[in-house]
Amino acid sequence: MIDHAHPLLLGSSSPRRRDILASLGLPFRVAAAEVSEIKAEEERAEDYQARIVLAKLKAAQERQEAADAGALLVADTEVVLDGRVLGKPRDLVGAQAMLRALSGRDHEVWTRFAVTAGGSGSDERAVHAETVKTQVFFRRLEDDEIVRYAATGEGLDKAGAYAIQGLGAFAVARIEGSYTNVVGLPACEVIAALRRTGLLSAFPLLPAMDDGASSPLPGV
Ligand SMILES: Cc1cn([C@H]2C[C@H](O)[C@@H](COP(=O)(O)OP(=O)(O)OP(=O)(O)O)O2)c(=O)[nH]c1=O
Repeated sequence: MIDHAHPLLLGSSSPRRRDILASLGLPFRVAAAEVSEIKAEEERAEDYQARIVLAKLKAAQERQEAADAGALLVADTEVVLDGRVLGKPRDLVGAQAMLRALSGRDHEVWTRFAVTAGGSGSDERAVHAETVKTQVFFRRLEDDEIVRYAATGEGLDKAGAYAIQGLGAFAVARIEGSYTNVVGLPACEVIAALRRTGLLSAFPLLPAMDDGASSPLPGV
């Protein structure tokens, strides 16, 4: 269970995931869980993402920091257009091509995440994994906007070649579903999953309560 002595271990190198988790006030540590993200030609989008998330979880479980972690969390975000995973662009030309494909249409952003208990031997523990989908509507982009935005490099390390949380917001007319899911970690669903699985006994965590001292809240 997560507490200040047993922080959550976020197996990710994504600064976006770190920021979202930090905003939730949970004690956590970060350890990159490097896996090769190559989709086989015939692999279905769901199968690919499930495979990647399990691989990230396994990599996190192998980290030394997992031993005293209260829980492990990993995630993977994909932009899916007409059932096809776009991935991250290879270069500026690839980024432009993705943005042209997304222009004037809607697509889905899928973030799949997995949580499990920490501690040694954690690879035998139950794993909760789920996929959250957000629909994102792009306005029609002018070609010079596509070329100039791609050239900023903002989208180069991001699924679909854009960042809704950055300059890329200029392209997003509206979304249906979770915003944090598009950025890389669905805050609401992650907290709900940690609560349901018993990995998080209370939320928000308050330092005094969590350390076993009396509650700082009157009447609680
Ligand atoms: C669509 C979109 C994606 N993204 C990011 C979230 C993810 O960091 C990235 C998708 O790549 P991921 O492979 O999910 O994550 P990552 O490689 O950055 O980190 P790690 O695998 O170590 O956890 O795209 C945004 O930041 N904003 C957006 O609007």
